[in-house]
Parts: sequence; structure tokens; C-alpha cells
Amino acid sequence: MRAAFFGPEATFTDIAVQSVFPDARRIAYRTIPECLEAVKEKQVDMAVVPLENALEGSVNLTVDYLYHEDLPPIRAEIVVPIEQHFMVHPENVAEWRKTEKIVSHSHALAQCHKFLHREFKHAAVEQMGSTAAAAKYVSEHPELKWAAIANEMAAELYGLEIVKRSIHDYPFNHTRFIVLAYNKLEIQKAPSFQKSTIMITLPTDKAGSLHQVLSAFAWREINLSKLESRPLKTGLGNYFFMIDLNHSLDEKLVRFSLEEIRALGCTVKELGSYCRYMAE
Ligand SMILES: O=C(O)C(=O)C[C@]1(C(=O)O)C=C[C@@H](O)C=C1
Repeated sequence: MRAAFFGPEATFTDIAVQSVFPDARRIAYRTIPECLEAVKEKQVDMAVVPLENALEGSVNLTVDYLYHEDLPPIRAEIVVPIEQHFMVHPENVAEWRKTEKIVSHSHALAQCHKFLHREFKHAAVEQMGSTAAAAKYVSEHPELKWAAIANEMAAELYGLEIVKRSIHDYPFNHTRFIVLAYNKLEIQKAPSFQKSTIMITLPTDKAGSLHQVLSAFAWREINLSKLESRPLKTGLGNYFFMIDLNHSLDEKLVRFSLEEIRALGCTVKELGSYCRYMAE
């Protein structure tokens, strides 16, 4: 099994892949779109990308790709606990408090915003492609007084020294990663529960349409665990809605509700029914 993941090696996405697909041949891609294109064009068997972080919310790039592109279905969701650490090159350990620039993925920087504001007011902050890309860059540039925010695996792999552990601002920090594949996947781990994701576009300027959509689920007692709007990119005030259901799309009542929602003039994109797996 070839698994494309948002790399380089030792990103949180890599941890997600290794926790559920220990035998997969992991192929790192530099960006989320490159991972998704790889699975779409069948260069790999699956792609694993981040979808949502408990502190920072959705990864908009992933959500937009799911809506605008024709991709394989979501086959699994992996939830990974996120511990962000502050790390420097071994040559710069003694002077780590004098760090001049801190680099990481935008989500990771945001998860540590209070820490950075409190402890490194005067340091510059710069986004990099991923947490591991930032760690790799810092390891290759000992001459710079730079630090990376990344995980323990990245510190070990790229030979950096963790000088401050667990610097994320809130303790409950988890990220959801999704696995997209054309074929059903063999997963050895026990799942925690089944769910589905859909995307809905409402008919233009029809009063009460969102209420009607939610009613179609509510009176059938279909449990929703997420509802989020994203711009359609066709003008201000135009949105699509991403909805997670704690049910399979094969359940009769779910099928009936989607039929009703379509009859109301909405467009429904079904992204898949899948199980959640915990990385711990
Ligand atoms: O940069 C990484 O390590 C990733 O896997 C990406 C990502 C994200 O997109 O949110 C994943 C988990 C963490 O929340 C920070 C970054």
C-alpha cells in the first residue's frame, strides 16, 4: 500500500499514517494539494491529510479541495493528540531564550500563540510548509538563531534539542486527519465509531432553506456532530456547508433525509461513510 502524506517525514500527518497503517509505504508530499492530486491520479493507493484541529478549527485548504475537486471517498479518520515542542539546533541550546525567529506550520504557531506572545514578544514568527519542514530547516541552519515548533519525532529525526515541552496554549489539543482512497482499506486497529461527511449548497435566496435542511435531519433523530460554512468563492454571502453525521450514509433514514434535501433544491455532495481511529 502506497500512502501519500503531507510531509516531510515526522509531520503530525506522518504520525497519523504510522499509527493506523504501520506497513504502508509512506510517500511524503510537500503540500496538501500535491497529496490529494497523487491519490486522484492513482499514483498512490491512499492520501492522508489534516482536516481539523481542536484549537484552530478546519484546515481550509483541505475543506475547499474536498468541495471543489472530484476526489476518492473518505475511508477513515485518524485522531492524533497534538503536543507542540520548542526546539533549536544543538549548537544553540545555551542561547535558546535569545531565539530571533520561530518557524512552523500556521496551525502550530496559532496553537502556541499565547506562549509566543508571553515568552518571545521580540522574536519574528514565520510560517513554513509544515511543522517537520520547519524542524528540518532549523537543523540545516545552525548559523541562524532560529527555533522550530514541532513534535518529538521531528526533534529526533532532524537532530534538534527540545528546550521547552508542551507549549500549546490549551491542553486538549487533537487533530483529525482523513484518509482518501478509491478502494476499501484493510485496517487492523479497532475503530471507535462510524460517521459520514457531506457538503450541501442551498438554493439561492430561498428563505429558511438551512432550517429546512436541519429539520430533515432533526425529526428523524439524525445526530450531527459538525456544521460549518465556507465561502463558495462566487461572491460575498455565498457559502457551502460541511456537515458531519454520526451515522452511515447507508442508513435508511439518512438516505430519506438526503432525498428530501435534494428535493428542496439543495445540492448534496457525499464525501463518504467511515470510521474514526484514535492514534493513542
Ligand atoms: O505540519 C504538520 O505537522 C501537519 O501535519 C499539519 C498540521 C495542521 O495542518 O494542522 C497538523 C497538526 C497540527 O495541528 C499542526 C499542523
